[in-house]
Amino acid sequence: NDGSVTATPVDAYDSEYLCPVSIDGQILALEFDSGSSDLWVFSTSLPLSQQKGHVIFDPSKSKNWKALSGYTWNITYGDKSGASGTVGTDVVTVGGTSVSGQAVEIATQVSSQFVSDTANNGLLGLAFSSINTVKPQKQKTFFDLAKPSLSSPVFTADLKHHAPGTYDFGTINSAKYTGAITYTNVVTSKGFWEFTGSGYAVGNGSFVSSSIDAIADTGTTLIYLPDAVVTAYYQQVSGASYDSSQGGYTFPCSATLPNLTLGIGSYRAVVPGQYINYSPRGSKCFGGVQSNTGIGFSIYGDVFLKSQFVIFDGSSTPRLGFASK
Ligand SMILES: O=C(CNCCc1c[nH]c2ccccc12)Nc1scc(-c2ccccc2)c1C(=O)NCc1ccccc1
Repeated sequence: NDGSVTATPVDAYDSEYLCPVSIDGQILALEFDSGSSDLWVFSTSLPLSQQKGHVIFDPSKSKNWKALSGYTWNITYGDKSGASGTVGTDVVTVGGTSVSGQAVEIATQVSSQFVSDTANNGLLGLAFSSINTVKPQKQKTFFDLAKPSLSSPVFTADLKHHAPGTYDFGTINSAKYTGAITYTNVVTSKGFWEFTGSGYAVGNGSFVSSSIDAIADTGTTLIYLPDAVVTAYYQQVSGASYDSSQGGYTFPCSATLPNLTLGIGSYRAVVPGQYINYSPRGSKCFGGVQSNTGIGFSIYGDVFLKSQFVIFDGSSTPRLGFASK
């Protein structure tokens, strides 16, 4: 039972995309996150102050809810945000794809970033189940549980700039991309959709071949790259500078931003310069390309992913596919 669901940008900056998910009939807007593997939701077990403004899942109203007694979860993301709580299973439906026995992680505590982000009622993890945080037994992701019932073991992301896009489960819709799909092998040892980029070019400059260890991460907004790439990029932006008070590169909002080409094998993925003007911050604008220092690898987040049609191929040898659109 293949499925398709709309992914709607939560704000004018495409800082995250939310999708309607049904948990036994209760519909919550969740962020689909290929950079983590927990499906967690705002719940009636949260303090009322943390529930405020959110759509709340109430397990007591679900006929198919089965509590997993003694099971807990606790996740912290790189930006120090996070959440924790208890676990049960329920029927989870995304578009036409329905899964029973899905571990639904009930939040009993969420960090302030999530409390204030009132459009976001939780995350649906789409990385590998090896990094699920449930104890004493890690749980499977929605994609892992859905796979056997899909026409093919894939999901695709067609995120868009300042417009709703789609996630599809089970099929690769050839109407959504142009040209050939370039596949690249994935390393799953860290639990991410991790691959090696082949280099970069700034604007119309020449392509620089270099291996870039990166993950395809729908749950991270921006692109985080090695300093060599980031400095080469902003050298082409007049008035750009690293602003430690803003925690990254900023530039005059009137600046014309060059495209950024990122190589994947012989494929050249072009991120339009305008996608790299992320948002106004102070009197300047904050860049959609930032340094990966402190992360340990590069992150190809939404700013990159929305320029491409992306196939997450969960077959026995997982791989990522990229195509223009
Ligand atoms: O965690 C995810 C995907 N889920 C994000 C869910 C989420 C985390 N705050 C959210 C806030 C709203 C909605 C979703 C989320 N990806 C990865 S892999 C490595 C790092 C990392 C490791 C060390 C240092 C930095 C990143 C991250 C990371 O923290 N990204 C988020 C971020 C990255 C940079 C800046 C801010 C956030």
